[in-house]
Amino acid sequence: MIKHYTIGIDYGTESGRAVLVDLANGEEVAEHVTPYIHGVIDQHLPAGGVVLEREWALQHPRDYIDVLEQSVPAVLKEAGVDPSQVIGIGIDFTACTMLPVDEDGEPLCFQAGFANRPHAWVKLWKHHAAQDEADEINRIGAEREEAFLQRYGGKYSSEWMMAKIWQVFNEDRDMFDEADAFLEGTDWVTAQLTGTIVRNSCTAGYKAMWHKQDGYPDDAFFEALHPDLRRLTATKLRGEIRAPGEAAGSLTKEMAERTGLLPGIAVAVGNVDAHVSVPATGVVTPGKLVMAMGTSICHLVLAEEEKEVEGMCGVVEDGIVPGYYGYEAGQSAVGDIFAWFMEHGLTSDLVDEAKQKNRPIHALLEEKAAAYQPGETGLLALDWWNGNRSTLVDTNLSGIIIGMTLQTKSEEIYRTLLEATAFGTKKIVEAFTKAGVEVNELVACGGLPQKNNLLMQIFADVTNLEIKVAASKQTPALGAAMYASVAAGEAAGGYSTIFAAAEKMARVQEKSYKPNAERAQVYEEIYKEYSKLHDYFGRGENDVMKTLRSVRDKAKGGTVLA
Ligand SMILES: Nc1ncnc2c1ncn2[C@@H]1O[C@H](COP(=O)(O)OP(=O)(O)O)[C@@H](O)[C@H]1O
Ligand SMILES: O=C(CO)[C@H](O)[C@H](O)COP(=O)(O)O
Repeated sequence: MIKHYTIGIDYGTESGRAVLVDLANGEEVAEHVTPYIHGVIDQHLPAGGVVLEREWALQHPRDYIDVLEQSVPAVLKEAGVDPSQVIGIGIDFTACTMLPVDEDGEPLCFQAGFANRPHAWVKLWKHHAAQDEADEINRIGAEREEAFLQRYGGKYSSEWMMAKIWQVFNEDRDMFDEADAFLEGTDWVTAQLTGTIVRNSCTAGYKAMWHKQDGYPDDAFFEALHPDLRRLTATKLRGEIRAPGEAAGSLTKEMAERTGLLPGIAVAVGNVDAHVSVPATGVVTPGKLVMAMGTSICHLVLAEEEKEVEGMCGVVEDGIVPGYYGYEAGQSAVGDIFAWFMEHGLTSDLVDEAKQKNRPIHALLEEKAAAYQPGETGLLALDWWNGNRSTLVDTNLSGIIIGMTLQTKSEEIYRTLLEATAFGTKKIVEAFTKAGVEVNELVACGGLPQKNNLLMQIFADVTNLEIKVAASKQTPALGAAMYASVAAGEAAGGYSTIFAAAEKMARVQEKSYKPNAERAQVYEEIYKEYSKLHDYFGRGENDVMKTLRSVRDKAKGGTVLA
């Protein structure tokens, strides 16, 4: 019998990763990573010269094309399969990662005249410079009692589409006017494969205020933001919206030549890294919270009903798998906090010891931090190094460590940061369960579960929940490949539904992390203190974090918060 395969590509923050997957059993036959040459652009624009302000995070669309041209031929070659056996391709992306394009769908930053205009570039999900716009959206939305606000947990984030578009409008009106459309990165890359722009309901719903029954908010809402924004959704956000699992089109002849695939194969509708991971861990029913753990964490859970959950990122009908309401919440920095610590928090003796022992510093720190019992460091941190995405939805909050003494060691701080991220997740689990969205089990995927056992055990102890771990090392890419198999359909050798694909292609590891009752009890005590700090600094009782930020910006001559 002829074997059939699909290719899934996961567009992450630093790189794009392709996997070629056997549809019979989900085996990842080959994988290839293409790092983005330009990485995250947060200092100055690629052509040099223009220096970016704080909180900016851009990307170069050329890097996305490199992934197609390098990783697709590489997986085909490594697997040694005939291209005729590959029946579909699908991608997932970080989100909201968005860009302005011209009438031909070309990114504005590709035009020589606009290369020095920051607003012509791709704004990455963690671009946090649109907080003023988000605050205004929330104020006006609340005043007008807009229905979308409740679907975003009461607050729309500065990371999402409308805040980012409004920032372009406010700060570079020319670029706003030049833009024929604003697209999610996932839709732009998918359009490169098919030659036509099709939007996806996942990013439209979770990031751009779109609702399956009601569509976008009325023109009157956008008019209330600014009269010239009145027709925004009918103009720069126009376009057909299709659900995950549908085909966006088929592969063009040109892209077939550039990738080594056959023209005409199915191209799945674009998707989001975290959301596409859910069926790839085998989760297609309510009650299991999937954590996509990497630079950040996205938390996703399915439910039969639409509920209001404090500070969630969004709830979208059919947003994750058809037939369920998909809920998303998140922490804006997790692995990134540990990366910060590696860069700025290490003592020279630790660096020397790692060198001497020829061990990665993370591994050495993990070993040292694992020697402590919960509470033994005497430290507690708030995990807001990149603001708070859920449940407070405020990118102007910042991190804090309490309990430092002259005896505090690097590894104690490291352990405290791991614990803080687990407390952040516990807050999110609590918000879901309080609102009546059931969470009985955690399922982890992404890079972190493969990198740090201590982190995973701390998450289990802090949440007091068992954590299963996805078997795939490239869960989002596997999910994208699964959706590609559904877009290709049963007749072509794929699957008729994502449920059928999940049954055959997804699995979790045998090993799971079980909570330890004693440790969980100590963490319960510390969590009470975390919650006090969380409310004190996060709910307006003490706005010191915002005051300091304002003073800092004034001192640097940047934007001052109102
Ligand atoms: N041993 C480790 N322990 C904890 N965090 C780690 C370790 N090694 C790398 N990291 C963090 O993992 C993150 C990358 O996660 P990964 O899932 O691979 O990427 P992405 O989020 O871009 O998909 C980085 O933020 C990095 O700091
Ligand atoms: O918000 C998102 C999904 O809704 C982002 O895609 C996500 O936070 C980026 O994650 P990472 O870099 O950790 O893969």
